[in-house]
Amino acid sequence: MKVVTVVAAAIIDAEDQILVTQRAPGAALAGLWEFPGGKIEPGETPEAALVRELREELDIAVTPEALAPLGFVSHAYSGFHLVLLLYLCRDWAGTPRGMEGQPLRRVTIDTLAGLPMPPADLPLVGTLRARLKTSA
Ligand SMILES: Nc1nc2c([nH]c(=O)n2[C@@H]2O[C@H](COP(=O)(O)OP(=O)(O)OP(=O)(O)O)[C@@H](O)[C@H]2O)c(=O)[nH]1
Repeated sequence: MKVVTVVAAAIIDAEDQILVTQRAPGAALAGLWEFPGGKIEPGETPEAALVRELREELDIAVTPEALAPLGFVSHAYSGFHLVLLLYLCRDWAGTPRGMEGQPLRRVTIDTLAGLPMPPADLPLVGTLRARLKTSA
């Protein structure tokens, strides 16, 4: 079984709105909303990979110290097994924009729960909701 480790970020602003991006048409899981991030490259730490992905995808600067582990999922897709590490990020520099043309949205946790997301993400929405409640 091919195991793929992916890092992603719940980027949350001062109003507790969460930034999500839409997967491109034609790709796997097209049109679904997800947390920005991507695969870890060989020799990269998870935090360095996420800093790189956020720069590449959203043109924002994040430091590894601003990434707090939030939770993970281990999910069987057909053809590969995904380990998705989700970090929480409340501190970044720059204005997020879709560098690959991908649509962005800032949504409340209630709106997020109603958006179509990859199946692996569903438990993470619950984890995020619990975290936002305790930090309110
Ligand atoms: N970035 C991100 N990826 C996710 C999330 N949920 C989820 O299942 N994934 C999966 O994790 C993998 C992430 O990879 P990626 O964003 O670097 O992948 P990609 O589209 O370039 O994949 P590909 O090169 O295999 O086509 C994809 O298979 C994607 O479907 C999520 O919330 N964020």
